[in-house]
Amino acid sequence: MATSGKIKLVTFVTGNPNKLRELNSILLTAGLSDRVVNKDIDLPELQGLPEMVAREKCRLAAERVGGPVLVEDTSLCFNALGGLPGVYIKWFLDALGPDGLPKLLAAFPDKSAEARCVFAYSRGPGQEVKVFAGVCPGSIADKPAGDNRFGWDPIFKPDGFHETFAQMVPEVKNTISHRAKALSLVRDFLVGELE
Ligand SMILES: O=P(O)(O)OP(=O)(O)OP(=O)(O)OC[C@H]1O[C@@H](n2cnc3c(O)ncnc32)[C@H](O)[C@@H]1O
Ligand SMILES: [Mg+2]
Repeated sequence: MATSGKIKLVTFVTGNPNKLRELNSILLTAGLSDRVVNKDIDLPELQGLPEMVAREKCRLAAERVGGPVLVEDTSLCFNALGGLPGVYIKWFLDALGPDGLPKLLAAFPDKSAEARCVFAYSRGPGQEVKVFAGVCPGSIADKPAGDNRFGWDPIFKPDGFHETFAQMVPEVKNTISHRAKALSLVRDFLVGELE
């Protein structure tokens, strides 16, 4: 376990292959993708504020991996619902599907929403946890549009675009997304952290 100096590799702990694909293509452009390896470990997720969820996931991941780890937690917040589903989006999506989520807003004129991504990094068990957050403002479409490959992408329209994330080519999503914004902070940090 590295406790001082520079580190060689970081393990990105996620069970979500779409997150991994996006991380790899975003970090590829920074020349860092070969320094991040993946481990699919099903970590228990404490629920609460997004930063706390990511911090706790990171603490557990560091214990399981025994070295430098990166994790992330993603929320989808509907402004008309005071920020819900937020960190609970995975369970809402599983229960309602992309078709059902817009129905939660049927009674509200305000369809605005925010996609939030919090990455958390630690050098190993018991080490400090650093967090890096990215937010993408947008709105919830009335019905899904685009390919159904990744979660709620078919219903989220980022501000300034007429398409949902699912209708965009990956290069566009990966430039403007919540994940891209958080990863640009992660990338700046990792440049100093990696040998
Ligand atoms: O193993 P982890 O990294 O926790 O992966 P996960 O799929 O459980 O992910 P989260 O706990 O962060 O839950 C977020 C939910 O939102 C979905 N999601 C995350 N990022 C997304 C994105 O950029 N576009 C669409 N859906 C996304 C994801 O599939 C989950 O259903
Ligand atoms: Mg999860």
